[in-house]
Amino acid sequence: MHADVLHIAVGCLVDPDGRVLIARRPADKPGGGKWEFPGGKREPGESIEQTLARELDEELGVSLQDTRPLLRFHHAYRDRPVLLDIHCVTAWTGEPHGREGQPVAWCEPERLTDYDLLSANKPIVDALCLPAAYAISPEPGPDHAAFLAQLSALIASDVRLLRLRANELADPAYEALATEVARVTGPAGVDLIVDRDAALCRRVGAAGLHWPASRLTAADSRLVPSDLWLIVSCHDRAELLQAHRGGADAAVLSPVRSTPTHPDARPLDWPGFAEARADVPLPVYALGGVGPADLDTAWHHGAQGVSGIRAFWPVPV
Ligand SMILES: Nc1nc2c([nH]c(=O)n2[C@@H]2O[C@H](COP(=O)(O)OP(=O)(O)OP(=O)(O)O)[C@@H](O)[C@H]2O)c(=O)[nH]1
Ligand SMILES: [Mg+2]
Repeated sequence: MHADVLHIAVGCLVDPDGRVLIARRPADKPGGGKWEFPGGKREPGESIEQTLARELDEELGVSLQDTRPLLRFHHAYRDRPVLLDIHCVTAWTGEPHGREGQPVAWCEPERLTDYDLLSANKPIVDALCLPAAYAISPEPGPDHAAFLAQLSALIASDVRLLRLRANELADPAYEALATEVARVTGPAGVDLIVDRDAALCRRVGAAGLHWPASRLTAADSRLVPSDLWLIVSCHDRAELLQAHRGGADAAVLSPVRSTPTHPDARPLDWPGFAEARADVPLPVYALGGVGPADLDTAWHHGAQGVSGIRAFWPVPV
């Protein structure tokens, strides 16, 4: 790491209702008056976990019990580059309070954008809003009634984010099915992600779009309204960087392992996954022969969580 880069441990305390703790920076610090997640600079000789524990004690008076990595990326502020090493904190002792006199607030992830946060924090907010599992539907086949019944079972199993993948359907048939799927996912509070375009996404009331990285080739700014998710399929680091430049909110990186549907694709394996996604300021799901049982491994290799068809769909596909 370059000597001038400040390595920062950042902690996102998440309470049992899913709310996150934010704090307001004192007026006399850089970014004074803005909101942030508690944390601070690593001191010589400390591991980043030690920094996190020390900072959260100093700033909030809590003692950490359970943490996991959330995101890690550089950001070039005009006066100083930082490396943000962000962790989710799911268990602690002590009642968090602003020990340095700073106001603190518990906030639902979806409401974080109501606050004036430090400008590097958008990927952190996205990572907090997105769930750990991103389910993808199998090709629906001709029997849409059976498909919708399976979908209901999937939703009962607590999936919160679902992509309707139906490459074989022409646009009108895709839209008709997406409309029916949205009738199931909407009331259940599941975010439906559709392929195709933003207008279709709006018409069916979906939460966002899933595009291949190639669709962003010409773009270096975002083509999709900011209130819709834009999740991008990637296969290597170059595509992840392209997705980031194109304004994606999140990405899916595959294949981690080889799968029956793509037997010829060379798997990344976990070290390859970690290397490809390193320092890309986006939540990135691991896809390809992985499932909920791999979640902890995925987190420790820099993933937002796991994505898949087979691992989630209630009947064998
Ligand atoms: N703690 C924290 N820092 C962040 C966030 N986002 C972000 O860009 N940063 C950057 O990381 C730096 C962290 O420095 P800090 O001022 O909190 O460091 P510290 O607690 O050690 O402060 P100190 O200088 O008073 O000892 C900030 O100045 C800012 O540039 C965030 O959400 N939380
Ligand atoms: Mg601090």
